[in-house]
Amino acid sequence: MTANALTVRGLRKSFGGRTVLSGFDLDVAPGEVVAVLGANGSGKSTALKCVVGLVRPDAGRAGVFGADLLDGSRAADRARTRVAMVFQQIHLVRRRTALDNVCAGALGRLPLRRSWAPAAFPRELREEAMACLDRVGLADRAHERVAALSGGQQQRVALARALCQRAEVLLADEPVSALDPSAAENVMTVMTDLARTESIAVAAVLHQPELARRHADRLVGLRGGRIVFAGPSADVSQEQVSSLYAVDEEVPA
Ligand SMILES: Nc1ncnc2c1ncn2[C@@H]1O[C@H](COP(=O)(O)OP(=O)(O)OP(=O)(O)O)[C@@H](O)[C@H]1O
Repeated sequence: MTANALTVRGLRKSFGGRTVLSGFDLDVAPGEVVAVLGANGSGKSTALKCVVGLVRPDAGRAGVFGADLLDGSRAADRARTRVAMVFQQIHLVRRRTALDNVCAGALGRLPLRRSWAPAAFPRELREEAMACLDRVGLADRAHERVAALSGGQQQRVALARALCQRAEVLLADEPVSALDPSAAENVMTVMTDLARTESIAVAAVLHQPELARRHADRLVGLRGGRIVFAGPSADVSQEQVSSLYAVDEEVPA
């Protein structure tokens, strides 16, 4: 049996006394793609943010190949460099080139943190970053500013940056929500291909159940901060997926 790359157990989180996550568990194996589905406000983003320490959970654990991500130790800081995050709002430096942005993915693993001056990036790193851009089909756009690229291309740059980080786990929070259907399909294809070929464990929050079903190995459904189903994509029924988005009927007084 393959060891899980990402293990999450019992994450809980409340904001101002309101529980938004009550016992979130997740296992993702190397090369596996898991889609997290759920209506607005069901706790999906909070779950991913807790895993990387962007939000401090009230309880629960998360680890990469057994290395704790959340215990506040230096080892946890190091372990977090093994996790990359891709967001809907693309977190790239728009005035820098695609290549510089991809190089920046490696900052956490360079012996000395280098400044943002592009000339400071070592030649080997620039070559590696170029290879990463090539992997997402953007080698020919390497020297263009990110601002000049389309949304789908920018998301592929973000994926190349995660590759250059040599991330073993990729958390993607609505990576294709801002894209048109064809660009969304393309980014999902690139992301799942990277997962398989580079053995990266991917957990992606998605708002498009059909896209999730087509690309993900497993689906996890969240409703009101609780997991209501988790299983292989082919085993999750349409009714289960629809139940995530059903509005609770209120009986008029
Ligand atoms: N920093 C915060 N302070 C207070 N409440 C928060 C905070 N972050 C999230 N919440 C609340 O927690 C709940 C879950 O939010 P979360 O963003 O995790 O949901 P989501 O499933 O990702 O939603 P969406 O699909 O709309 O992005 C929401 O009700 C949200 O308002």
